[in-house]
Amino acid sequence: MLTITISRMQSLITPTFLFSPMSTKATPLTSNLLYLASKSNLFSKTQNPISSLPLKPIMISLKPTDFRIQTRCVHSKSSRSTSSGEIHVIVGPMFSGKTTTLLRRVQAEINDGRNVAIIKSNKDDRYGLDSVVTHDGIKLPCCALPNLSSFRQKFGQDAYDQLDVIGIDEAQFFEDLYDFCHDVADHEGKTVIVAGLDGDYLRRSFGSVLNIIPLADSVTKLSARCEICGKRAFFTLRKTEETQTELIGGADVYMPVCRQHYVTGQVAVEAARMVLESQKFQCSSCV
Ligand SMILES: Nc1ncnc2c1ncn2[C@@H]1O[C@H](COP(=O)(O)OP(=O)(O)O)[C@@H](O)[C@H]1O
Ligand SMILES: Cc1cn([C@H]2C[C@H](O)[C@@H](COP(=O)(O)O)O2)c(=O)[nH]c1=O
Ligand SMILES: [Zn+2]
Repeated sequence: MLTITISRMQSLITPTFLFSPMSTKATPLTSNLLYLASKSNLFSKTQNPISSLPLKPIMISLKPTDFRIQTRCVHSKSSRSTSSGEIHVIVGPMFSGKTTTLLRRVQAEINDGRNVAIIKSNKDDRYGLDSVVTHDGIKLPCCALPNLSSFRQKFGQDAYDQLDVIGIDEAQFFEDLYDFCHDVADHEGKTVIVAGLDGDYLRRSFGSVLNIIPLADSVTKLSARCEICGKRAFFTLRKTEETQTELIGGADVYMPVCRQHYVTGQVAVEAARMVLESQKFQCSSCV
């Protein structure tokens, strides 16, 4: 059962069952990692909280290979640009563990001695702009940018040339995602690990995330837990009346839901939205 709350800019739906309470505790992995994790291995495998995180179920793995690339013995720009790059895509609804999976994979690359940088969209400023942070507070430093084409200059050409792996979070917000992944993997021999929403709150394709699937070595679709019934959740329900595609928010605005509760939830939200709309046209003395 869904409870409808009619209140502008407020959550329209209150879940009757919260599957997974959010921890408010931030767990920084390191204090001195700035964009580039060097081969000196800043993270100890034993100290890393990412490696002990529970894995979310993987629904689709088109190419179920280990994403880790073979160790390359040379790291010069020329060898990198002639070696084969890779693209790995992680999608799913909100709260499904996309960022957690991205950070875990990035950590594995660092442990293998590769140079890694993480980029996120500067549109998502929920946790500040200097870190990628999961819903349960795990974080790694990142570079927050308006677009991916500005990354090379912002990062510095020399440092960029040393990069083996680029992680991208909130990929749905990058309009130049396709061109960037294409260039970096095909022509620069780097590995790109992309995490983002495949669908928006109306289950429409979101940004360019689905466009890069034909370019990808692997695609992993994660599921969350439906906040209403606890079953696997593949969709993100927006609980508020806003209708723009891009609306930054967390559990205050969105909830992961199964198919059944997406459909009933949408009906409830739409009904609440219509009540709010009709109230807009009422004379203030009649209300
Ligand atoms: N409704 C929820 N509200 C807040 N946190 C949640 C909720 N459901 C799950 N979580 C937590 O969020 C974690 C996943 O966070 P994250 O990796 O940031 O997901 P994503 O990037 O897919 O949004 C889960 O492991 C769980 O601990
Ligand atoms: C469904 C949906 C989401 N967003 C926003 C909300 C958040 O800021 C991010 C997704 O973050 P997460 O790491 O996947 O939890 O995207 C949006 O703008 N529009 C939508 O329809
Ligand atoms: Zn459900």
